[in-house]
Amino acid sequence: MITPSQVYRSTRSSDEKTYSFEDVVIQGLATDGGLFLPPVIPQVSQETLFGKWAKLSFQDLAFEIMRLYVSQDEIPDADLKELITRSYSTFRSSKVTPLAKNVTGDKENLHVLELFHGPTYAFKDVALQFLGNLFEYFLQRTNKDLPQEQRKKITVVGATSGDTGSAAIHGLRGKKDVSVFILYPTGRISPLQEEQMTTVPDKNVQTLSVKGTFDMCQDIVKAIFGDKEFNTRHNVGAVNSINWARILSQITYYFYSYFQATGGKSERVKFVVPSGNFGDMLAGYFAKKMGLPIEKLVIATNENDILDRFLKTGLYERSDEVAATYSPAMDILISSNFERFLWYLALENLAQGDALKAGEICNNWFHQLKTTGKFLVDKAILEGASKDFASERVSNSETLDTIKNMYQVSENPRHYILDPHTAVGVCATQRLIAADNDNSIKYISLSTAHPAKFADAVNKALSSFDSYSFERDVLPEELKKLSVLDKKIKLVERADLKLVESIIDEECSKMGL
Ligand SMILES: Cc1ncc(COP(=O)(O)O)c(C=O)c1O
Ligand SMILES: N[C@@H](CCOP(=O)(O)O)C(=O)O
Repeated sequence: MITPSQVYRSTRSSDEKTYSFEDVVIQGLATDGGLFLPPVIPQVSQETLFGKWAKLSFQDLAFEIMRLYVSQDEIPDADLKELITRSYSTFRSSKVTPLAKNVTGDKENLHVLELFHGPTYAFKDVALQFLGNLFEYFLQRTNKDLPQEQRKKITVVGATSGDTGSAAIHGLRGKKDVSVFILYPTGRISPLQEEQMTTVPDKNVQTLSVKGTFDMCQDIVKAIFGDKEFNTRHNVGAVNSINWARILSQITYYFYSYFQATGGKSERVKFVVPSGNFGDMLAGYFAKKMGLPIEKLVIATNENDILDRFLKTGLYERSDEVAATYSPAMDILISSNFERFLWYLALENLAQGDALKAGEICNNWFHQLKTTGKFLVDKAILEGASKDFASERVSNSETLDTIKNMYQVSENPRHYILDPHTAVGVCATQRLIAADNDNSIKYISLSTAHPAKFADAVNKALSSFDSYSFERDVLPEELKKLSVLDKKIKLVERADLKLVESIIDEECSKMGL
């Protein structure tokens, strides 16, 4: 039997059409430009949460959560369990996403959720290890018994501001019938991030260094999905968080860390999430709506603050220019996943639960964004957003000060070193702790990347300490080896759709795909 949370629709659609989980994973983005979502969010009772789920391992919890969104007819239990086990067997921690508890001692209740123990040292691995295996699973099933020339192939095209790219490449390298093209803005990712992506020798992987910004890369990727002819010819697949499976996989760690922080009890918990494209934060929203008693979800932005401005004014407005910050993976002007959240807000606050109407409202907003660069939502929408969310904006200097301060004051462990994105979140968390002044609240601040990936910012913050050495204290052995490997980079002189498409055509034929 298929439940209502196991069928999907587009955020911009006002017709009845629905999609299966496999459709949305393989298709990535809807043809109307909208994002896929389950119009109904499944509910989990408090008895199930605290009687059963609180005791589960990360993998078992992932299974329970995913099962609610993927019908048994599409992926049987045994296969789903195997996919999950294999995806998380590549992590360096047996807990997958361990929680560093009370890092500043027992008074602040500040817990840091370490999401960087996967193959590429970034939170994206949690979703992209799984998504890589999922693509392979669906393709193997489709291609079973088909001769070579009839096999279905996927051309994955993704945009990265640094981390999605390497996590996607490591999730998909060497996979049969899949080619991978990753666009990144030239000079705007860290040297180590570039090495992680470009030193992968597998034939099915190609990185494209594009003269432009991350938003330009993201726009090209979305335009490729909208190019019917190219898309049909290549079966374009998405690895960015526009792909619903990305969000789905990230829901698990909200539940898991909540239970770790509270000892499996229902307590007051606030999550703080360094945000750019809003994929990570959206997974927290699903956890909350499913019934996890989260008191508040707090968006932490850097100086590229479209989300913070929206939460304070109701105006969703693209800035003219992207600021280059110490947290470059969050240097994003338009947070693509915010559209999914806005759809639920429209459903609840303006459309009286009518999914078709919510699609129409959402479509109008995003049409306005495209034509005028902004849209303003009704008061009801802003009030709806503020029930679940708050936001904080963190400056560049505050980011470095937070890395420095945490190095000095941390107790568990001593000299805890934050990456700059995590520091944006921790700075926001410390503001909340001071403002709330209430030790019955527990704070879980998401750590989205390992500090080794951002040597410049970390060294700027810490090099004045005699006790500190980047090579010794931060850089893992396996990442030290990357700098001597050959790099495979294709430069793209202009952020231009047709130019990128022609390069993909050419490279695909070289790959024999
Ligand atoms: C290290 C790091 N932190 C935070 C973010 C922001 O996450 P999201 O785009 O899901 O909001 C990103 C990029 O997505 C990232 O790479
Ligand atoms: N910060 C991201 C940007 C892409 O975001 P995604 O979550 O939509 O893939 C990155 O590091 O690439």
